[in-house]
Amino acid sequence: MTIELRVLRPSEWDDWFGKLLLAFGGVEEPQEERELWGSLTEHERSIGAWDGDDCVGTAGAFSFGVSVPGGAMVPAAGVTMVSVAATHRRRGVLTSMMRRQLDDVRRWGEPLAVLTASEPEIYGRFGYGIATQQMSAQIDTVRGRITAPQGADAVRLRFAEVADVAAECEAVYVRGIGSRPGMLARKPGWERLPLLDPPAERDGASPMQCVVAEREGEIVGFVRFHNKPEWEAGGPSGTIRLRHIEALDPVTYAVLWRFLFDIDLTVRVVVRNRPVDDPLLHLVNDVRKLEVRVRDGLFVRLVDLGAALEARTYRTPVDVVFDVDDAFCPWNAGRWRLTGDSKGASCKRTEDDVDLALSVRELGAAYLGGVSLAALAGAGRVRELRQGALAEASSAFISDVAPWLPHGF
Ligand SMILES: CC(=O)SCCNC(=O)CCNC(=O)[C@H](O)C(C)(C)COP(=O)(O)OP(=O)(O)OC[C@H]1O[C@@H](n2cnc3c(N)ncnc32)[C@H](O)[C@@H]1OP(=O)(O)O
Repeated sequence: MTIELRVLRPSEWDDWFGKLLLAFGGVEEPQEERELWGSLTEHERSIGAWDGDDCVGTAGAFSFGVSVPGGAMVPAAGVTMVSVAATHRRRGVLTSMMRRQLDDVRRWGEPLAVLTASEPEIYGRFGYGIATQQMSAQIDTVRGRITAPQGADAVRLRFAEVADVAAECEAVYVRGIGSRPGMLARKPGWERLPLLDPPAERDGASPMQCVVAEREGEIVGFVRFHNKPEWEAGGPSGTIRLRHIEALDPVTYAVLWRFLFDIDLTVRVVVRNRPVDDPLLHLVNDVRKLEVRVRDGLFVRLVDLGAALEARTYRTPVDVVFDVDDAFCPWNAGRWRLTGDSKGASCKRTEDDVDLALSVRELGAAYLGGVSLAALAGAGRVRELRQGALAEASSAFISDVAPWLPHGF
């Protein structure tokens, strides 16, 4: 079997995307969604694997900037739409696409590649580490309560048409990007993603509703949600499915959550993706009523290790020599001296004695400040060769704000 890898031609997109859907089970996407992905696909950064005339593999890469500790936006390839036909699996097609793609990303000069995984086990072998987590919750809003915060009277809530306030809501969202590692700067067009609301995916719930929070007539926060009314013998038991909540200040945030808790005829709020340090955890009267679960979010792969580690800042001063194992991208392998603090950093090749030994996967996991090197050492994935180096590096890498990816791609 000879499989040819080549850059996607725009005329091949329909077939290519169809094969991707087939690999995910063959369910057609709603037209609105398909069109959006079609317009967002960067053909020149996407590859197809071909067995003769048959497309048997797909892999794309969006152009993103990733927010990192210190607030910089680091250019990154957003790896996406990865699939191999069921007829061609476990013969190395994915491996060959990952090889080609990481070489491309290096050539494009992007220090990072990032992705979200269909299954977390797939990408570690290619040097990706789990760098962010996301929290889901199924909140009992009958027994759970939020008290009105001081200053709540200055915030006015009103229903608005989703489309009418889309630009103002996007502006509120964008203002938060630099302050939380893991969030993405994206090209124009992506603002349409959170507005997708295909009827086929509502499962008996309402079309997306939007409530905006205003201070002196200006939008400072919003929620978008679906309401799914249900009735049981004992009375109403509706569900609010929260899609988005954003606010520019803590009082507005609390007011919006309080609104969600208080919607008549509903007994729960379900939310799929919030940061693990969401203030909600501290706003409720009883944290157990949130029924929280945590799972993997954004995977990070350092493609240009030196440039990536220099692009972020460090919470406390650090001066350590890493010995890095990177079999898949050998240009990163070997010894690097990282020196840095909250103002900047340098990461250069060195022959000095090693302080910490680890693979590029651990550095990817720790990169956004959400996973501690000490915790990875606890799992045997980082080895300390100079006493004190682990504590020094671990506290330097950690971020005060948990890194988070608010949406898929
Ligand atoms: C960023 C994203 O787009 S995530 C979406 C990923 N796509 C999907 O989940 C769609 C359904 N699945 C598929 O299309 C395919 O099974 C893929 C893409 C996951 C794997 O493609 P393949 O061509 O079979 O992978 P390949 O043969 O290169 O396997 C490489 C290695 O990964 C392992 N591997 C592959 N898939 C998986 C998996 N789902 N879970 C665990 N290990 C896996 C293989 O066993 C192999 O291991 P080895 O190197 O120790 O032998």
